[in-house]
Amino acid sequence: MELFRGILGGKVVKAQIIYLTGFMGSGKTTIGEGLGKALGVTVVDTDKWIEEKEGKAIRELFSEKGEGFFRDLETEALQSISQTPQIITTGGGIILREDNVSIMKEKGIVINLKCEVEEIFQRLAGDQSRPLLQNKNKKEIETMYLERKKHYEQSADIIFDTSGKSIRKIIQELKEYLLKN
Ligand SMILES: Nc1ncnc2c1ncn2[C@@H]1O[C@H](COP(=O)(O)OP(=O)(O)O)[C@@H](O)[C@H]1O
Ligand SMILES: O=C(O)C1=C[C@@H](OP(=O)(O)O)[C@@H](O)[C@H](O)C1
Ligand SMILES: [Mg+2]
Repeated sequence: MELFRGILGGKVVKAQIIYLTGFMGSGKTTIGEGLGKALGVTVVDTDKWIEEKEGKAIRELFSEKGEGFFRDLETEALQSISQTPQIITTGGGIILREDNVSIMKEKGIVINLKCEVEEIFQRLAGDQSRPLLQNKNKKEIETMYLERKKHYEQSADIIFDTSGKSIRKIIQELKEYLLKN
């Protein structure tokens, strides 16, 4: 069963894997889970895959082993997760490595969940699970957001704006989009 069959960049594309990308707080994990239920397909979150493999929380992995160690595991996750059809929800930094983008493009299609930075701040207020947001002020987070923006845009097959939309509405719209494609 294909999760997507449509025309992208002038070409007919069929895909059994959908990758959700986007900045921290864009809703990848939440939307992916709901969309998987709505479509009846498996969902794998690369962060959860890594946490299970290592038996540690992302926060601990960053502080004990460093970001590079975590990034290597992200690539390993993308290479290893093979069940289809499925939705793979990624960590916000997955697009930082070109190799990761190549794997995603080769194996499936990439949907970027976009969200205005002000809304990200609201969604993640008080969050302590994301090491890269700790000890950073709004300005610094916004700088990271702007630096990454082009990576999300360049690596995406489809950009879906979630700003101002409820979780339910986003899942519904994505489901309808995928069913008609
Ligand atoms: N459309 C939305 N509206 C309001 N809150 C949202 C929305 N999408 C996600 N959230 C909330 O934002 C937080 C981060 O969502 P999450 O799925 O973990 O994002 P990501 O995996 O992209 O970092 C969660 O508390 C989630 O419930
Ligand atoms: O953007 C990033 O570099 C990260 C995003 C996180 O996932 P979410 O995007 O699901 O928060 C997690 O992978 C880690 O904390 C690093
Ligand atoms: Mg997530």
